[in-house]
Amino acid sequence: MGRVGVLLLNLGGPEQLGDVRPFLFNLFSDPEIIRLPFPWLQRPLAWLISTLRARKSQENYRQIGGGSPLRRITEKQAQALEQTLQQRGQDARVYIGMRYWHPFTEEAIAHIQRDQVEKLVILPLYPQFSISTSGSSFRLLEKIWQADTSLHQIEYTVVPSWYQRSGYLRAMADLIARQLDQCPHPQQAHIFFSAHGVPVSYVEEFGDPYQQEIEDCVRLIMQTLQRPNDHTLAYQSRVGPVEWLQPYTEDAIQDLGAAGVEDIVVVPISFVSEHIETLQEIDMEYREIAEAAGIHHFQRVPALDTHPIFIEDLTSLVIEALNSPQKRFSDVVHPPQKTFKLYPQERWTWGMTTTAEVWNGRLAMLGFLALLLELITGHGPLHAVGLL
Ligand SMILES: C=CC1=C(C)c2cc3[nH]c(cc4nc(cc5[nH]c(cc1n2)c(C)c5CCC(=O)O)C(CCC(=O)O)=C4C)c(C)c3C=C
Ligand SMILES: [Fe+2]
Ligand SMILES: [Fe+2]
Repeated sequence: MGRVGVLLLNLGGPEQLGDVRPFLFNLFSDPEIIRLPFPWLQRPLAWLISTLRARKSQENYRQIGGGSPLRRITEKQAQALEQTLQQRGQDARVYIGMRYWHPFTEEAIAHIQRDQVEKLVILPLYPQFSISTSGSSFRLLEKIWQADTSLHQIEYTVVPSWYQRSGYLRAMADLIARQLDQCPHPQQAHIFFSAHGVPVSYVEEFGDPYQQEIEDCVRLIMQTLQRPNDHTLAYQSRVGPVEWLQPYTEDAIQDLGAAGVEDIVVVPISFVSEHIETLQEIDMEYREIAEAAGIHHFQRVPALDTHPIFIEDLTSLVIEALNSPQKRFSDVVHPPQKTFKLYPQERWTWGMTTTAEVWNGRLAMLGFLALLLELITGHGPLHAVGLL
């Protein structure tokens, strides 16, 4: 086997407060995050939203020490994976490609080229697939591949999602069991799975398999855990005025409090590292909501980070991927209930007639003007829902 590389894909996060605005600009410039009928609107709108959201977002990052721990943790995961691969006899270099902040995916690819990698496993650090996370990174990679034909020499394979692997499930069950055992009444604590949300339209219109994979993941974790506790699944981190997957975490916590539940153990399941949404949103915002709702005992399961069972499982995953048939970006097909391919976007069904697209355009223009007006006056629906 020639030189082997593993490319870990992740979202990236601002390392200091000054990074927050440009990080948000990169994020909102991504058409997989904000879907607009006119590509030319994307960057002006991204500029506007990132400028207006920066202060609120900075305040959240300030509360967790002034920046995201994501890069540091992902580097530790990469190091641990490289070491375990070595111990298992697989010589490989592990690279990190972030979607919206350093080290960017483009930098990782340049590094991979310099190292003359011949075989590459592309592994997103998201257990479940969403068009807004792994899908966005795959799309970017495909563009990079199209623009540089020298990359075609690399034999790459893509891992779309991996939440059903037994090592991942065992590591999650281990972390949950440890938290349950610290509760005053371990059997009565309510296990509260909090997944990152996405807009409902991603699932219903664009066939994102994310919700299905999350539900399946929760079922498999509970099966692995083998505890009698009640559990709930809800969705957190909603941004903007459109409808996201429900129930929303804040509502579900309040409902549990109203139903008399006193102990909850919150399990973040969309992500394998600590980040702003575990450290700030769950540990601070949701804890406060829970206390106000009468939930006296609130515990949070830590993220996997470099949990040894998890790293062992990632190692096995890489070795299996190297010995399996190649999976290309264009092979990333999605759920059987949808007959179209999710990726690449050119093949997605947008479900729009020409007339609908014309109206979409008009509405987008109106929306953009309304946004400008809101920016000038400081009043409007986006302020009301907390986006600006
Ligand atoms: C506006 C739409 C967004 C969608 C859809 C979305 C999906 C999504 N995101 C993650 C994981 C992370 N998101 C992070 C930051 C972040 N995400 C959004 C918006 C959407 N995410 C914003 C605006 C931000 C910036 C922070 C903020 O202002 O709230 C991060 C980085 C965290 C860090 O520590 O820096 C992660 C990780 C998932 C898993 C997901 C869909 C499944
Ligand atoms: Fe988020
Ligand atoms: Fe996000």
